Amino acid sequence: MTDTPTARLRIATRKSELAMWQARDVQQRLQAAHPAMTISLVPLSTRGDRITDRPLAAIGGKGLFLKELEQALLTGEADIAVHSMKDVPAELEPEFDLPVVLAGGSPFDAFVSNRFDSPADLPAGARLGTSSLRRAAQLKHHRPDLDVASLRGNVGTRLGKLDAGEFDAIVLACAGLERLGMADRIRQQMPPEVCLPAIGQGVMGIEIRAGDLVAAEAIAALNDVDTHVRVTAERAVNARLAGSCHLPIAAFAELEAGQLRLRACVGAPDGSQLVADETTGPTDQAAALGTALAERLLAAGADRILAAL
Ligand SMILES: NCc1[nH]cc(CCC(=O)O)c1CC(=O)O
Repeated sequence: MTDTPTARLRIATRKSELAMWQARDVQQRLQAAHPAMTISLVPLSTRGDRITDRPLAAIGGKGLFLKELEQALLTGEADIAVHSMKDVPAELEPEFDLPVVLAGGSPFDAFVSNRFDSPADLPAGARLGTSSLRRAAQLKHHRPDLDVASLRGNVGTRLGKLDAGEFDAIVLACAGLERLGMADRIRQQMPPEVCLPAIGQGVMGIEIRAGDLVAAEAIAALNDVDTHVRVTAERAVNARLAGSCHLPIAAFAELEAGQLRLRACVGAPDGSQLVADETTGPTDQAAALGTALAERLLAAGADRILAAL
């Protein structure tokens, strides 16, 4: 590994336990690549962290978990920002660039319960906690009888509410539970046919100031090319549909025998409608495949589902 002339690098991160784990992971990987560099964390709280009593979709606005971190990049308080790609809107402001995504954790959603093994195992009328419109739309579509209720807060808070008996089951990202050492809470890693993952789920990304070549060079070695291709395809779906991360939109890309397989769906949060489709094509067409799949979803009724929200 080569070293860069940068003497120090400051990493902006959210303060949640999961965000701190992710930022420390990036810090360690960068430190291994640049042993002489002084690398520190700048923990910040975002609007999305401060408002925990309302569903994310009701708070509205893009980049709820990003803005304060981006502000720190602009003021020079930090040099890079580490994000969950799931929380990054499809379009960044022109002041920023996101050149690096890391090889991901699990992209799948976790069914978590103290009494039941899977969604199929839940009795009629069971209370399922999730604040994600995407998860609600898909689970309600398969199981209209479920009582899907809002659940906010960080991973620990959500598990606490399950354990206190507020829900029969909850849905979380497998990646978050695995990173926090709580993989034993996963009762089922839900297959994409049951709950198609969020765009960028399980993937960490690194944002910098546009044109900051020093930061770009310092982080370049952490980029994973296959993950970049997959995330590019998934994010192109979002960009064509709406560009927001708090809508009932799912997209999941996989590399199969050198080809890119991309699945996506849009659903009404009450489960009454679900439009799903998939496509396969060459990896160098990732963005075009995503855009084309989104066009097909729109033509099949996703436009009306999204307009009705
Ligand atoms: N919405 C919060 C959020 N953002 C990223 C993750 C999980 C980690 C990841 O997707 O990389 C989570 C928690 C969850 O959905 O359970």
